[in-house]
Amino acid sequence: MTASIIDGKAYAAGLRARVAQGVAGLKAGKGITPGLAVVLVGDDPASQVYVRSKTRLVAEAGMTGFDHRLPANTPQADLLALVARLNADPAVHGILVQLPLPAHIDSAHVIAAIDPAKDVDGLSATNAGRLVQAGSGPLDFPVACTPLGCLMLLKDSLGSLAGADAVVVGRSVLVGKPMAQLLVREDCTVTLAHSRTRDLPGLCRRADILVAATGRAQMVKGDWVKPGATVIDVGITRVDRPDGKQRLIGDVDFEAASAVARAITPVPGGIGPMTIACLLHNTLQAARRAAGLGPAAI
Ligand SMILES: NC(=O)C1=CN([C@@H]2O[C@H](COP(=O)(O)OP(=O)(O)OC[C@H]3O[C@@H](n4cnc5c(N)ncnc54)[C@H](OP(=O)(O)O)[C@@H]3O)[C@@H](O)[C@H]2O)C=CC1
Ligand SMILES: Nc1nc(=O)c2c([nH]1)NC[C@@H]1CN(c3ccc(C(=O)N[C@@H](CCC(=O)O)C(=O)O)cc3)C=[N+]21
Repeated sequence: MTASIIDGKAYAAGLRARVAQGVAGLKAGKGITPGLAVVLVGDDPASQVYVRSKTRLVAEAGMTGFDHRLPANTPQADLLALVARLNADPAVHGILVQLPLPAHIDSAHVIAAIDPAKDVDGLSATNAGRLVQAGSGPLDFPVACTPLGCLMLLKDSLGSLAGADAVVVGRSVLVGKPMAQLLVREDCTVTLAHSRTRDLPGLCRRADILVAATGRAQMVKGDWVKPGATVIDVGITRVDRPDGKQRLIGDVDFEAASAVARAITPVPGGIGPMTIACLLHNTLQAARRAAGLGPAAI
């Protein structure tokens, strides 16, 4: 059996086009242009590439981007002061502080300073708590972009997820935990695995839905995958190629897993583009809420 490849790049392009329509509607109807501020502290080259492509896609969606690049040695107080200015700026509807932050900065403190209404990463305690408490109704607050993108692709690929055994490997605040919450809400039976999990291969082998989000390149082997499972690969590891360029590798051994799985996301071209499209989606919805409007149907 050969798995079908879940084309996150194509799905993300469609989602961005729908968001762009929503942006145009908001401009025409209310004269409001959604604004997204991206804050990057330090000069990590991978993050710079990510922020650059984000900046281009923000403009393509018809939004205004506000890029703030601060040196790696920026004092925490300066970063907090910037967040406070962005919170108060009515042209800014979404704020994303790129993680990880340099070691001298307390990330939790910075995230807690972001106005929950502008927290388009869904990372604040308020929005993370809303997700934990959410019932089956619409999610009318920002949900973490990567898990939201994973969920959209899963529903597109599988339809209903109800009753499925789901295993999420990785328990970060950014990916694993909100992913598990979203899958519980879809009536999956969820196991949240991590580095202390016993018999991870055996656990993964029971999963109808397997989400890998560890950052350990090709950790998930072909024989960890249940035949017929749907595999979502969130991990991104950059490795140097002999020609000096870099290539991206996921958390899953793609070749081996795709011989067993029903469907699988590739790296690149899977979850990465969905994350950015969901960030734009969250920014549009935040701008609509700020204007007292209901969510756009996307
Ligand atoms: N495609 C996209 O859009 C995005 C991709 N990413 C990528 O996803 C990956 C994960 O990101 P993030 O969640 O932020 O990472 P973190 O480093 O914050 O978390 C990694 C998690 O994986 C677990 N883990 C690490 N090694 C193992 C192991 N050997 N077995 C089982 N579990 C393990 C850790 O367990 P423990 O808690 O016990 O330490 C931890 O919970 C990275 O590669 C990142 O680059 C991230 C965000 C968006
Ligand atoms: N506060 C915060 N929120 C995040 O959402 C966040 C973050 N910090 N820190 C870093 C991770 C990583 N991340 C990616 C998003 C898109 C791609 C992406 O577009 N990837 C493309 C390839 C891009 C390339 O070639 O470099 C793909 O997988 O096809 C990758 C990685 C968001 N993150």
